[in-house]
Amino acid sequence: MDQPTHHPRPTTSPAVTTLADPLVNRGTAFSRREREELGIDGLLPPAVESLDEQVARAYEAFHGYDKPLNRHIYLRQLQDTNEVLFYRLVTEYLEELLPVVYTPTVGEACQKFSEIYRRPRGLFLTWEDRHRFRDILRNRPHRDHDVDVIVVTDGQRILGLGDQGVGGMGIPIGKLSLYTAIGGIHPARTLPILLDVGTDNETLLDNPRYLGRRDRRLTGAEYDEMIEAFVSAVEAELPGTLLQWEDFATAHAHPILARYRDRLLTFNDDIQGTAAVTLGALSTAANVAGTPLPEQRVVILGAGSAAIGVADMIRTAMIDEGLPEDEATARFWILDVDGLLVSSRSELTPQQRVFARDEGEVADWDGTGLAEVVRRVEPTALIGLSTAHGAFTEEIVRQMASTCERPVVFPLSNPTSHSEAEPADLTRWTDGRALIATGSPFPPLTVDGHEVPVAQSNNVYVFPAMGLAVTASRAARVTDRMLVAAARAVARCAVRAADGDDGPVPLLPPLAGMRESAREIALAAALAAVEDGVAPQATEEELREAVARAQWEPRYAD
Ligand SMILES: NC(=O)C1=CN([C@@H]2O[C@H](COP(=O)(O)OP(=O)(O)OC[C@H]3O[C@@H](n4cnc5c(N)ncnc54)[C@H](O)[C@@H]3O)[C@@H](O)[C@H]2O)C=CC1
Ligand SMILES: CC(=O)C(=O)O
Ligand SMILES: [Mg+2]
Repeated sequence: MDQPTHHPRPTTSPAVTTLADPLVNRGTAFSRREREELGIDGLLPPAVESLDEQVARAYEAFHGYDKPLNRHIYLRQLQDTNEVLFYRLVTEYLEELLPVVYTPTVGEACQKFSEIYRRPRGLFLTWEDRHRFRDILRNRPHRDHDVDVIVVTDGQRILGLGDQGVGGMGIPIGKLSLYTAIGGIHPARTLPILLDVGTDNETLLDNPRYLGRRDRRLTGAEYDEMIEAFVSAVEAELPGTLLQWEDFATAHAHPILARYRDRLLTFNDDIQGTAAVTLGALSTAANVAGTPLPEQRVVILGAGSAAIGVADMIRTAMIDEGLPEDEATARFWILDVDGLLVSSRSELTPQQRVFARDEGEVADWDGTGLAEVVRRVEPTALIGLSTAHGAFTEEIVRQMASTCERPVVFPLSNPTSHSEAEPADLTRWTDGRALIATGSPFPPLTVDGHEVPVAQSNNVYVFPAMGLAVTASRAARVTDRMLVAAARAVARCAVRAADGDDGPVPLLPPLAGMRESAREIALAAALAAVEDGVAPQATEEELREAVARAQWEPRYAD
């Protein structure tokens, strides 16, 4: 009779732990001495590389993949293998790699999350575990570190792609990569979290590969209980951590922000981060156009969390610049899928109702669709946060350009497949007069013989800097004034970047200089935190130093 074979449970050698921990592993950069001391000699090929040589090899390997999704998978694997190398590569080639780590490719990575899933990163929390959230937070991979920033989503409105369920995890991972690459938050001190409250996406529910809970979304009191259990666990286990809400459906985004913004250090990136960068870009555009911000007539397509957040902050800035509140409110015309927000519409949320136009204004209009609104209103700025691809049509844009010398046109929906217009078309339809910013990256334009980058008005200009600001200043809350200060700093950085250049003024600072811009933006937000009394007293010089000190650089410690 055959003897049963006995396979003892394998024990993990310290060598394997070293090489498997992406925050410790240096791969081929371990020196011979380190290899001996760590007991890993023989486990690596003999060559010893410098970080620069590793970056060169990784960059070539990245280019060995043609499809953006495969490039994304390669970068994620690199991140899960050696974080210093990953961040060095991303910071060195930020402009080129941003679209792969972030929008648009991160959208596809969320849609295919279950198919491309490799290694664990971040925490997944479900309803069944709601009484154990604190214990699960203790399971985070680097529990000897405090956490500076959490990005959390429930996956319900991922970019303009709708409900991606557990696949939404791609967004917190991508956003936190940029917190580190741009803001300089130490990677061990970031924590992506996915609240799996189910999904209403039939395709996912029918997909045998789907890795999330195969249930419909929680709603009502249960949903609120889940969020409260999560926030309480964060407060208990990780007090003082910045909690960023990301890609929640509008129905949840506003109430969650209202409930928690005065209770802990928290903000909603889609509402507040988007608003700050858009105000920054609009301020620069208003200068270029010679039409001051309070004189802008703003039409916004989309009335979700992003659009209303943007309108609120621009309105605040107009009031700051001297316009009475009612006049500032009257400078906005906001449309959703059913047309212009007008006071007779009973289903408007309180946030939308602020901007509802008087019924009488539209009485003799030919409907309240975008084309008619643009014809009647003669806007100076047209902003898209609607997810409606191609909604800024040639007819609409030409109409706008016929009444406005320098039309500001910002198709901000993500990813690229949902953009309201293509910059090249906008330039052609307006004979190069349009002042353009998009949400996702687009190739540069040629205007008057100059090659001009297309400004990417994306909250990526704001959230990494906000993380740096609160970490450096030890702020306890995120206030509106901190966000407005960030917006103004974004605009200042753009103007400074253009200094001495005789080409068209860029509406936003260059992506390649994002780490430096992040320090300026963080300083402005940190100063506002001190002024608002939500951070300990400090001088500008002290804050500047604290911000510089807080920014982690990807290199191997000696
Ligand atoms: N550039 C950036 O930094 C950011 C861009 N966004 C983008 O903004 C878009 C909207 O985000 P949320 O406001 O959170 O979404 P949401 O789902 O809350 O809002 C979408 C709004 O657009 C309206 N809408 C949908 N289809 C429309 C159509 N065909 N015509 C007119 N209106 C239409 C809806 O009625 C709703 O008011 C997304 O594509 C998102 O990626 C969001 C945050 C940041
Ligand atoms: C950029 C971003 O946060 C969004 O599209 O949702
Ligand atoms: Mg978002």
